[in-house]
Amino acid sequence: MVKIKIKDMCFGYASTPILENVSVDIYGSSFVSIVGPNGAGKSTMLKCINKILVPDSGDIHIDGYNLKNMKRMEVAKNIAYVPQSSNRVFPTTVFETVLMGRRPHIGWFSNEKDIEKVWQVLEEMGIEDIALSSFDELSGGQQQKILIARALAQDTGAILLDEPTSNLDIWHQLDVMENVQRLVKVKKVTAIMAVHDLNLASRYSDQILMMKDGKVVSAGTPAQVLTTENIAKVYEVEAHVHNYGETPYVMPLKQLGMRAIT
Ligand SMILES: Nc1ncnc2c1ncn2[C@@H]1O[C@H](COP(=O)(O)OP(=O)(O)OP(=O)(O)O)[C@@H](O)[C@H]1O
Repeated sequence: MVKIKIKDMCFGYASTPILENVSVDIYGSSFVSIVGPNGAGKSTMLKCINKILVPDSGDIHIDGYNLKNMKRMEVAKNIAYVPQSSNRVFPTTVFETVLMGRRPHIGWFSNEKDIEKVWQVLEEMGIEDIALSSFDELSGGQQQKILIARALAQDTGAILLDEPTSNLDIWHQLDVMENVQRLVKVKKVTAIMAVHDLNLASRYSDQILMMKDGKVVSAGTPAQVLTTENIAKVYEVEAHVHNYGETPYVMPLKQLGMRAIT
């Protein structure tokens, strides 16, 4: 479990400002979803929390330590990162790919404990049968699962996931969400996930951050954030929101205006 405190964070690519004065507190083991339109800054925010990108101003504290004073390897011992799926090529077996997750702890040399950890993660995710398959020959859904397993092998208190359900069928979407939820509930890990599907975010998250144009527009429980007003303001879409207890179900109805392609 890792506490993440972001205060007045700003970030821009070259001279273009992207994130503007983002302040967020994430305490304890919780499942946090970041939602928002294309280009809102979700991936950029995850990359700043993981020190892949360095904010121009503001502070990020991880368990009280300022990220500015932490080396990348130290960050990797606390926070694992599952990047947005791409056509990445790993000319390795599934086992070797997951073993890469141990690198922040072991450098290049693995020992018996690392091998055990990898088998444990493969078993927990039900993918031990494909341990010796070549990563490149797996389907997109299977590859996504292996990338999550690689992050789990890192054995960190927090995990960041960038749209891990995109390109997955509904069975695999639920599988990813259930695995992350188990991690949060059983292993007390803090999970932060960028996700487009508002209903997956609603059902599984403890907290949702809704972003637009590099700012957090709304933060709170799914019922607090997923309102017709917020959806209209942020997505320019009229939606019907039906509340099943504390879990809103969002049905998008129609676009409210023209939007530039972002
Ligand atoms: N490497 C880069 N160089 C310059 N601009 C970038 C770079 N990466 C992202 N951007 C810009 O930063 C803004 C935020 O992008 P980001 O990928 O963080 O958004 P996002 O909310 O994750 O979007 P999506 O939902 O489409 O993945 C966009 O305007 C994007 O064009």
